[in-house]
Amino acid sequence: MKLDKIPATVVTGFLGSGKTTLLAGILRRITGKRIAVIVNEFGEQDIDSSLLRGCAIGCEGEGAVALDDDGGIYELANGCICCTVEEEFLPVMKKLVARRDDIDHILIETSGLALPKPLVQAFNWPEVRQHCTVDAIITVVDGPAVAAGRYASDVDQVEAQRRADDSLDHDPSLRELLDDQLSAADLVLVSKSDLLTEDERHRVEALVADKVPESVKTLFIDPSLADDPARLEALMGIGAASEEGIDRIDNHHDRHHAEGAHHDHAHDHFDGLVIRLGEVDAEALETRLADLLKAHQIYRAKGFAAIPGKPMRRVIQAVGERLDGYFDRMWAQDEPRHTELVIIGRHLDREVLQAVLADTESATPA
Ligand SMILES: Nc1nc2c(ncn2[C@@H]2O[C@H](COP(=O)(O)OP(=O)(O)OP(=O)(O)O)[C@@H](O)[C@H]2O)c(=O)[nH]1
Repeated sequence: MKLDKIPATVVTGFLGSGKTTLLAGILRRITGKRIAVIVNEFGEQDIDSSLLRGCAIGCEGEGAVALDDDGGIYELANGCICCTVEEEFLPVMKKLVARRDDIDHILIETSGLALPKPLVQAFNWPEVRQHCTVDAIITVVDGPAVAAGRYASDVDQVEAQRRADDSLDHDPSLRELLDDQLSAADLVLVSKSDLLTEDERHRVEALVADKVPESVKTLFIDPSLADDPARLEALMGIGAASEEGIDRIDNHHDRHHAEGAHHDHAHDHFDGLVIRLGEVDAEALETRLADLLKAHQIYRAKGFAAIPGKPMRRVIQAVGERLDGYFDRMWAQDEPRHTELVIIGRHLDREVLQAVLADTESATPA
């Protein structure tokens, strides 16, 4: 019988900042720990848990010990976790509490558009508090996006940028969301530092320092973290008991309500849709998608493609206008070979996106 509380690490941060990459590194490299994972996606289709499932149960010789056949991964894909705590998160936590003797650690990835506070508050509910504690809230910040002006706090600068371009980054509800995610942090990880110049790195450091107290450490990370078990392990033993300091976390949404103003969550301003296709020409798909990223207000696209004659599935990842593709695993024998892309952005026209991407389907039906 376990006497200590199970530590839970909450990983938050904006769309595409690198949360799943961090979780995948932990699941691959931390040996011997039985880790339960809760993944929350904005859209109806959960791509992240599919990527993570491969890490939890597909690694040979090392990696976290799978809790059960599906790797102990729980998907919460019915909207941002901040609005579904009671219906979605709590029942999963109750299940995990019932299995507490089999679990060493819980990892929770919030959707990129979720406010972290309601989730952390749930750790103060008696049935959770008795057995679990929040080891740390880790806020992942996209270094290049911050360097490009996402956290601009100077009002004139923001207004000038808004006039100059109508990009998503200058949406006030989005800035509030980013501030709320940072105010929750026990640790800030600035991701993609491999893509930052020295000068950008200093700028990002100063901007983050402006938003978090001195006691909150900021670390710059890059893809090498995923291969460094010692550093990954250190992220899982912070001991912050964040639920006890819940009042320090900002939640602009609550504040606006208290002031009697109507105010939506940032995720109310975003559309999420899923495009499903058969087998596609990889090059054509990536070229068309790159064009769509430029022409539409798409913030994030991710998913898998089935390529004729290729035994492996191709992962497609896009953040802003940056697009990556790589093969991650073999298609299972009984698995339908199909292509599935989640697209998140604003004012998205499903018919247009579907038509453009459907044009890349290969002539032979999948
Ligand atoms: N160059 C570089 N790319 C990175 C790094 N971390 C993540 N990425 C890439 O950024 C993209 C998004 O990473 P994810 O880990 O899926 O981001 P996320 O925060 O889980 O995304 P959402 O769940 O959609 O909000 C992927 O293409 C990653 O390979 C990094 O340190 N350096």
